[in-house]
Amino acid sequence: MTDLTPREIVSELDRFIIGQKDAKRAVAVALRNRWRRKQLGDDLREEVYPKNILMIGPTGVGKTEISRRLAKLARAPFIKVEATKYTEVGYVGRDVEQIIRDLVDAAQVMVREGMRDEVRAKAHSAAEERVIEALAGEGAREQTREMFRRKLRSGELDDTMIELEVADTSTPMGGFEIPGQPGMGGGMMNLGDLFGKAFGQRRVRRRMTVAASYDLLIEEEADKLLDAEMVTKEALRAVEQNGIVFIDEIDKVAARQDVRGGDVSREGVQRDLLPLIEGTTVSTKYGPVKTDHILFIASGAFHIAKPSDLLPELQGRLPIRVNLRPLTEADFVRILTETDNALTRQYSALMATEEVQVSFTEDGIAALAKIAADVNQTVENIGARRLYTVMERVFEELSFTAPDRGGEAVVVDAAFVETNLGELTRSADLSRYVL
Ligand SMILES: Nc1ncnc2c1ncn2[C@@H]1O[C@H](COP(=O)(O)OP(=O)(O)OP(=O)(O)O)[C@@H](O)[C@H]1O
Repeated sequence: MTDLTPREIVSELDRFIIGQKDAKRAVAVALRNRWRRKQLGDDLREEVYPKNILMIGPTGVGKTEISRRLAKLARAPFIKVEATKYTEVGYVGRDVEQIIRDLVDAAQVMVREGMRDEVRAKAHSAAEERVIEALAGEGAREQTREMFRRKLRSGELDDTMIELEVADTSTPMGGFEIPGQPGMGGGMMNLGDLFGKAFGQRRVRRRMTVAASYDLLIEEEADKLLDAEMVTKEALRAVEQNGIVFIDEIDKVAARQDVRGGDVSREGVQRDLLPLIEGTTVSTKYGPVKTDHILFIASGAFHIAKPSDLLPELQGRLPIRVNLRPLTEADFVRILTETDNALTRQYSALMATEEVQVSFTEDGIAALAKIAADVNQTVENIGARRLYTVMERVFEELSFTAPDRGGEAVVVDAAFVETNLGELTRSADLSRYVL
């Protein structure tokens, strides 16, 4: 949960998303409302429901990005689903409740990652205390302990041998890697640990250096703190209180009744989604989840269908409407240069790993933005996504040859862009396939 003000939230979003002020403000207020709700007394708090949002705008203009960044900022569990998925052939009451189950899974990963960092610091100090006890002896005076603590932190005692009682991890099966868990005892977890836990841990005394004891102890201490049950409980709480569900292409299931060939299953999808948004209890393998306070952000282009074509109940549940505007050539220039994760920054950093120094001139950026905007106009408007294909193409040659060009400096100016892209952009047929 974040206590950032709406203004601060918008300014954080500004680091990654250009323009779209209204949408940023709407999500910032939605997030702040959660914080406000938490300040309320118990009885009133239960009465306050989130004001869900309907984002209206063409593809690739930042709808998902704003929502995803918001979730990250709030450390909120987040999931994106396509409403149309539920109209596909084979949809026989496809379980929209699965959305909530998937959200719980996402929350588990998020919570565990967060806890691991927290736990690491705590585990470190718990490990330190155990080493000090081994050095100073049980029941040593605080002064003595403090002296050892100082020496320990300065590394003076690294080679000192100590004897510690640790979990017996000797097992014929050895250890196995847990991917994505570096830094916790070198990413190794011993099967003995698992079985030891289940069957009552055997303890053994072992001699080792202070330096070597650390990894072992931190692993033991972290294990104690990272309790699976606690992770699950926290994940369920995070989903209920902070979860964000992003439903894309809601306009595609909003066909009007009188439209010929309008698919009946579309209204079905809206009917299925309704209880989730209105608040229901979904059972998951970890326990029941109440959806009442989950924030729903629905989005769509609404080129043909209009928000008023949605079921009235659904319209009522998506009271905040924001329009996102199509991106212009000027926006592309800013997207290429101003955001923290700007593609120009990414490509420069990638090439730097090959010792090739890439820089962009103003006219180079202008040329890239113009090409993206032109192709969007002539072929199909896919918004900022066009920048990805344009950049990939302009760098194709350099990406391939970079390992042989270490030490070179490459300037991406208008001429460079013309050399690598000029031909393509002059033919709508070609750019349809390549850009
Ligand atoms: N206004 C913007 N500023 C910076 N980057 C943007 C902006 N709009 C889109 N992008 C980038 O373009 C890509 C696609 O954007 P996004 O996923 O938000 O599209 P969308 O509007 O949700 O479209 P769709 O409804 O088709 O999913 C993302 O990588 C995003 O970073």
